[in-house]
Amino acid sequence: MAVTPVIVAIDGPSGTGKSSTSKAVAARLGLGYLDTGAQYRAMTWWMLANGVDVADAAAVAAACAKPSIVSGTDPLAPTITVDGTDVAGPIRGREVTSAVSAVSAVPEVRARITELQRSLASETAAAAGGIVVEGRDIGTTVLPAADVKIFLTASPEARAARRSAELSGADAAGLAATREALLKRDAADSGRTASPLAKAADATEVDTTELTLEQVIECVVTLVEAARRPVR
Ligand SMILES: Nc1ncnc2c1ncn2[C@@H]1O[C@H](COP(=O)(O)OP(=O)(O)O)[C@@H](O)[C@H]1O
Ligand SMILES: Nc1ccn([C@@H]2O[C@H](COP(=O)(O)OP(=O)(O)O)[C@@H](O)[C@H]2O)c(=O)n1
Repeated sequence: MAVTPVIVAIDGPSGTGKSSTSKAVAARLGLGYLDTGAQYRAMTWWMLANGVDVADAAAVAAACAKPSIVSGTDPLAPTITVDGTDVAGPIRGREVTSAVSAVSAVPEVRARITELQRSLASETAAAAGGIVVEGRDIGTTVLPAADVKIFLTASPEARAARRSAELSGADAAGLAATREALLKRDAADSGRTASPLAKAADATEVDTTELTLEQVIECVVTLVEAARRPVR
């Protein structure tokens, strides 16, 4: 018996567990996976690498059609390239992290990346039986007809502790500085006009502060399995 492709949207602020949960759920259920934050980071990396002033929205808008951003949707080995260059490492650096909210607030950037996301989501969902897409505006704007919508939250303290445990070397920062940077990015992402970070009215909110990653994964897998409808 075949099942219809299932589209899963997972949104929320930084450090709530979107990437870890989405990859694990997709791997467990044999679905594709798309990290939309990585696409905004890749766009930002290209702007910085090409000397575009990220504070100049008109310059960012004028340039944003140029880079070719390609995402691999295997949850066990997700990839991201810009004009054929693997940027998976550099897009996680501090420079990109502090510039990404400005670039992603530009409507032309969002229009271009949203189009990429919609076509990749429908191709992958058809080929893999479904896809888990994570970001900030997936349930509200990119895929408003998603079968399952989850909005992850966690206290700023828990999120900062998780993030700062990941950072090392030149990117290492104290807990207080990490918390501050994270709250600043949340405020920018939630306060922008174009498709802000927001919970869709029909999303299920899961507060992960006191949950283990495994508990969050279980919760989402249960919701996805309940939404999958057999085709007769
Ligand atoms: N429920 C959880 N409890 C403890 N640590 C978690 C939990 N969920 C995620 N993490 C850890 O927190 C860090 C950030 O998670 P990530 O999935 O990258 O969040 P996001 O994609 O929302 O920014 C990772 O190191 C991850 O292993
Ligand atoms: N759907 C999305 C996903 C990310 N973003 C932007 O991209 C940035 C990086 O997203 P991310 O998911 O990699 O961030 P982390 O949660 O990993 O810190 C966010 O802070 C937003 O500015 C967005 O605007 N819309």
